[in-house]
Amino acid sequence: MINLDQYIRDIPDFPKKGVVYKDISPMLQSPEAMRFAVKTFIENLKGEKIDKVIGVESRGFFFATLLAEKLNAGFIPIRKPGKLPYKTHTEAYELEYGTDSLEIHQDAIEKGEKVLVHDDVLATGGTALAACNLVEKLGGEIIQCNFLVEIGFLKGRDKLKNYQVESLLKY
Ligand SMILES: O=P(O)(O)OC[C@H]1O[C@H](OP(=O)(O)OP(=O)(O)O)[C@H](O)[C@@H]1O
Ligand SMILES: Nc1ncnc2[nH]cnc12
Repeated sequence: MINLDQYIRDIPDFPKKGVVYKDISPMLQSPEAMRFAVKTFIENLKGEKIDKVIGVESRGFFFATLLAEKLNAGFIPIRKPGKLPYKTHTEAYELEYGTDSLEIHQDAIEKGEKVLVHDDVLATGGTALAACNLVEKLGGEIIQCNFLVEIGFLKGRDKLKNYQVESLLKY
């Protein structure tokens, strides 16, 4: 049993004043912490079959690829605009500190495939909801959304009320 809280570093006023940024870099530097996080994510899926794991750019990529390998699933990046080379679908979203949009390759998911949506942090939930909308546009079935860190007071869970949400650490 590892206390993952010790691997999350608070950075006040980043990237702008008033935001306390949850930095997962210490976790990424610890193989033990990463292994424990992956094991816990897998346990939380309770044996559900997963065909595709979504990682949301950029910090969602790290654990999404580890999870995809463990689940014998494909990894699908959801990226910021203009980064994916093939035909895409786009979805706009709001962030705790700005607005942006996200894209997915049009052939990334087949109708009926079972999908796990992963990101490092759940804050307002705008990013994750946009990712879920993209998955559903392609006909994917979202089995769970999982996060390393959930910032409770920003109420991201409310935005994701139609989905099963799991986070390893809640602040
Ligand atoms: O729940 P929300 O309010 O939508 O915020 C959560 C998102 O914000 C961060 O990404 P960011 O856009 O900072 O990009 P990065 O991963 O490339 O650093 C984080 O990695 C999540 O994707
Ligand atoms: N406070 C925060 N820390 C890290 N990532 C974030 N994404 C949105 N809000 C964040």
